[in-house]
Amino acid sequence: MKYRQVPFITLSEIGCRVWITLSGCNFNCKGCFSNARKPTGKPLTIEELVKLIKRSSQQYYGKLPEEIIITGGEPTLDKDYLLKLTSKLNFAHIILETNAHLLNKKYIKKLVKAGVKEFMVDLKALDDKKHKWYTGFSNKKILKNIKTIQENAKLVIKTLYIPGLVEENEIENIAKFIATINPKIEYRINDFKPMHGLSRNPTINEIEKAHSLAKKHLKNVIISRSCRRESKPLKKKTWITVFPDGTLKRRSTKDYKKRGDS
Ligand SMILES: C[S@@+](CC[C@H](N)C(=O)[O-])C[C@H]1O[C@@H](n2cnc3c(N)ncnc32)[C@H](O)[C@@H]1O
Ligand code: SF4
Repeated sequence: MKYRQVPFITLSEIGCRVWITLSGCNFNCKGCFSNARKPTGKPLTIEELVKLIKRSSQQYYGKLPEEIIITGGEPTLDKDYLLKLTSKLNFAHIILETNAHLLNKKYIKKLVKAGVKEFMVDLKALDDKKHKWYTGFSNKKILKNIKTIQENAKLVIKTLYIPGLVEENEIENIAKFIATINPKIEYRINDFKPMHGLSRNPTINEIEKAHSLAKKHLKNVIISRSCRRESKPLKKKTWITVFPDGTLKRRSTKDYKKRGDS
């Protein structure tokens, strides 16, 4: 495909980072907060998207981005587009945020060769029944891909604590699974923001319990907030959202809380 629909890119006030959101997704997660899971935004060629990223970054940081996070929706939906995009952006540390379902060994290796330095895989559940219920798909391919990624690049695994579905026992089981691959893999537990009438916010105690259980098996477990990479939560943070026509919107943590997503 020559184009992908891009609703916006985002720049953070901290660090020299750019998030690229590619819309459309192969999953239909019952609690997904992202509007980008459906095709939305302007169709952009790779050249147009790279130009937008370079121009916005020069404008706000005064230089090219140091870190680029490619997310969605699901960024791997068009393999060819993602591969070419990566090869044009490999002046930065490229991170791929993915559900890892559409990957395979050959393609993972190609992505690494093209410049992806880090994969952030969102493992929704280890129990395949839960996984199928939440996403509509089995996790078998994802578990296999996680092993391949670990052999080829930096890997971070994330899970949402979803009260009533993915709780402390499930998170401990995921940690045990990760430990069979490598107990040093970074594992992030994120809090679910209730969406589409599903579940509620987990309490701090629930998340901390899950954290301490996961810590029994892994060396590097972090309680974090999805979409944020800081190890300590920040009181206030501003993002600049740049739309494909060049217009922008400043958003702070407060606005995000109001919308219900992070
Ligand atoms: C929107 S997804 C896009 C990338 C990719 N499709 C994935 O699932 O990782 C980015 C992150 O948003 C998180 N997310 C989605 N819905 C959420 C919700 N209701 N509360 C908190 N995080 C959520 C996902 O768990 C994932 O880590
Ligand atoms: S895979 Fe990611 S973007 Fe797609 S529906 Fe699930 S959380 Fe949303």
